[in-house]
Amino acid sequence: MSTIARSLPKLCEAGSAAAVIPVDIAAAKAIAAAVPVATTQSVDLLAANGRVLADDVEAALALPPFNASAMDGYAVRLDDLQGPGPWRLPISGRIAAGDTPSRPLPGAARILTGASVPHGFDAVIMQERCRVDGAAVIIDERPRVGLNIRRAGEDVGRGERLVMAGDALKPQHLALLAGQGLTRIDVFRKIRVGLVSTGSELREPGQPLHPGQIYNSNRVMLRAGLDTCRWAEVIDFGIVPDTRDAIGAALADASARCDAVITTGGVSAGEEDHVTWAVGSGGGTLDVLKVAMRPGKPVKVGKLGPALFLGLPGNPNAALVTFRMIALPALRRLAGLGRTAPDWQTAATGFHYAKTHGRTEFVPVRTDGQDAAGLPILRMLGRGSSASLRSMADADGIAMLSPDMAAVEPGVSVRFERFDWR
Ligand SMILES: Nc1nc2c(c(=O)[nH]1)N[C@H]1C(S)=C(S)[C@@H](COP(=O)(O)OP(=O)(O)OC[C@H]3O[C@@H](n4cnc5c(N)ncnc54)[C@H](O)[C@@H]3O)O[C@H]1N2
Ligand code: MOO
Repeated sequence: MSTIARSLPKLCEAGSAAAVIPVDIAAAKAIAAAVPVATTQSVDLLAANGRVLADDVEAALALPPFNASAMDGYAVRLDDLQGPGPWRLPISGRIAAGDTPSRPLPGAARILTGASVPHGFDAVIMQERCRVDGAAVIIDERPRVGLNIRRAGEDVGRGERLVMAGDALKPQHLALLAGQGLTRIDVFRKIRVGLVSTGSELREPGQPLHPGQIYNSNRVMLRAGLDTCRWAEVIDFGIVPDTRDAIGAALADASARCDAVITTGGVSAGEEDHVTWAVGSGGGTLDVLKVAMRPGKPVKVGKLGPALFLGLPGNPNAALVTFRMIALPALRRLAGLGRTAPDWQTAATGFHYAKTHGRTEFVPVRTDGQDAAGLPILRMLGRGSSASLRSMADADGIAMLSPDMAAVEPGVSVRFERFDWR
């Protein structure tokens, strides 16, 4: 681990002495620097949507809780269907969902979907497969035992594990937990993520733009992205100008109030790039200084007090790629999620691209049809400029071109991550 000390400002500014590390190692170091939150809270079932489950949940209730009819039809006993058919059985009652008959029902019973099948009946014949004649039902075909009956416990057995600690709860998990009658769920508290947009050239949308200035696009991109992560809340420190004092003060404030601090800009080699210096002067440490990736080479990862520090490059495409490949996995771990890695799919290149051997390159892509093996074919957008807002806005996701690749030809299998922000 390299400690960035106040006494080494030259090293911090240029970062020139830092080793360049592969992107998977950089992501692993970021994940390792993230200490998962331990505090839990009990929330309403609906409020648990997207939150990280704190403890395994086991089924206290078998599902279905009783033998239930899967069809509208007639419940029968196979013992009543002796000898050759057809068979004629008197209809002795009617059972709708929620009913529990108070008397024995000999012969057949009219039964509706979801109704409890009384003890003794061993099949339900759907109404399209039999005929009603007055107060009797005529059955032509002998059913098998259990036909159209959902057995008690066939979906969920008592004591089965339903969801695991570290799962991000999806709507269908909530349905499963609702099926258990649960109203409150223990989840990890939300992590607080501080966002700092460094850059004296930046203005917020709505403000007048003077020559040499640009609008802050990283802030809204990262905020909107993090807003979809229901396990995180953002504390926005706005735009901070490129001075050591301003950045130092913003980082001190952010690290005192947040579990993770994300900066954009100010991490490369120029004399206005003060973020690395400010981390060191605030007593922080950096584990990752340069990564063999494009875009995103100057990304920084470390600790700032107890907070995880993630210094992303200012170029929007570089900020997006480093956020998804390095920052998001670390934030997921911080939030207590079991799954931290990007959700990779395999796809086939549908483009030519001259890439630099020895580094990982990430390019914005759109899917366009399938190859003969059924893999999605990727079209590359733009020329891979790290400053491009347009190409990533048009993209379905990011393709990873591995370090061993040089000239990329169509038809090569690559990893592809769709933009999905949780
Ligand atoms: N001499 C060197 N120069 C640069 C190097 C290098 O190694 N040596 N690396 C280049 C690479 S790669 C990148 S990426 C950038 C990263 O620069 P910084 O993170 O220090 O970012 P800035 O210089 O502050 O800004 C870069 C670029 O992005 C624009 N920007 C910044 N913040 C925002 C924002 N919130 N929204 C929209 N756009 C933003 C900024 O205006 C600059 O155009 O450094 C290269 N240089
Ligand atoms: O890391 Mo930079 O984005 O390659 O230009």
